[in-house]
Amino acid sequence: MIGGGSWATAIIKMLSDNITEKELFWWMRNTEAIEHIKKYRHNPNYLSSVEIRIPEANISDQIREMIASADYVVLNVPAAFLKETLKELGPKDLEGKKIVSAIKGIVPDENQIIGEFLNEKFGVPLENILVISGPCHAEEVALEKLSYLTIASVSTVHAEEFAGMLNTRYIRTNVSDDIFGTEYAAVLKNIYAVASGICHGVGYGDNFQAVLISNAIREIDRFVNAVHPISRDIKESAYLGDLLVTAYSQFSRNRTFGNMIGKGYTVKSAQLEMNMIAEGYYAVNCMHVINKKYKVDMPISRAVYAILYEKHSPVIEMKLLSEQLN
Ligand SMILES: NC(=O)C1=CN([C@@H]2O[C@H](COP(=O)(O)OP(=O)(O)OC[C@H]3O[C@@H](n4cnc5c(N)ncnc54)[C@H](OP(=O)(O)O)[C@@H]3O)[C@@H](O)[C@H]2O)C=CC1
Ligand SMILES: O=C(CO)COP(=O)(O)O
Repeated sequence: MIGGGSWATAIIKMLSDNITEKELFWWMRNTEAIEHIKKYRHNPNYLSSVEIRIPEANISDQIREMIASADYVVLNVPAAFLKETLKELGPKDLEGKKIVSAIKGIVPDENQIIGEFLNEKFGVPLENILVISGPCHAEEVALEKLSYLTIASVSTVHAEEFAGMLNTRYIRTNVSDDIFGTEYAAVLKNIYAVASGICHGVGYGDNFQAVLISNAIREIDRFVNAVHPISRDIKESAYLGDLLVTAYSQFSRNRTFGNMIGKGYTVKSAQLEMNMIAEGYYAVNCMHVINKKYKVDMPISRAVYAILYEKHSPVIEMKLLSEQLN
């Protein structure tokens, strides 16, 4: 597991509670947190109620050492920090390994989803790339609330093998071969959750929220079909389900961030107050660039971009947006 945040801690819990035999190795950058986990068996900063049952020697800030004997490498840092995290690694380090992206974001500057980035920059073959998606907040995993995940890969064998390592009393899994669609949908729903938070912050109610989200799923559908036109049901939980949970849940980082923006916080002060990362903030900038190629009609994404990057007023931008929705 590469990453020490909430989602990494939640997936470590699933993998530990699952009964398939396996050995876990965990890399994180924060050496104080590593010492704390070794001593007290809990991550001090994220999901601190979760008990960690990994041998001390298998938790380290030495990334090459941690991945050396792994068959599956789960990337689980916010996309904005992925390049920095992998900086000392090259294609040889990942050769022959299955790389699982638990990240719901786009690599800044490269403007690539994680699968494309791994394939292009590290030469990881598509059949060795997996994506964890679906509506699932780390906080609910810690509480063992029933949750469903979708494991996507062009290799059904790999997807099923990895899914088999996550299933527990509270986790159900299904597999998909739509790696591009699930990744893009997971990125986009973060932008719409930011929009949902902004609307709430400026004073719109549940009625408007429902219209916003019905338009958001159509935006996702249009975009993923433009990028990767295959037959898919956008109402499945990896697409619509993830949009709904992120747009409505009290646990959503993206919605919380948007809500603060709607209430008048600056981007900096909202980020400082959160201590967690809202991927939608970075993603909307990358999507703005990516969509110059595809030219998909995305009024909600455009409005969020205007508010966050062009400093437009949330009140005025949402008013203008409301006139385009139906
Ligand atoms: N949380 C959730 O419920 C879910 C999250 N995801 C996805 O998982 C991925 C990881 O997010 P999540 O676990 O939620 O993150 P959190 O918001 O819980 O934690 C933030 C993480 O980012 C790291 N970080 C912060 N600043 C920097 C920096 N400047 N350089 C390097 N690392 C930094 C933190 O490391 P440190 O502690 O050392 O500061 C920490 O690991 C994201 O793509 C997210 O969309 C997907 C599904 C569910
Ligand atoms: O992807 C998620 C839930 O499926 C997490 O969303 P947030 O980052 O907004 O909390």
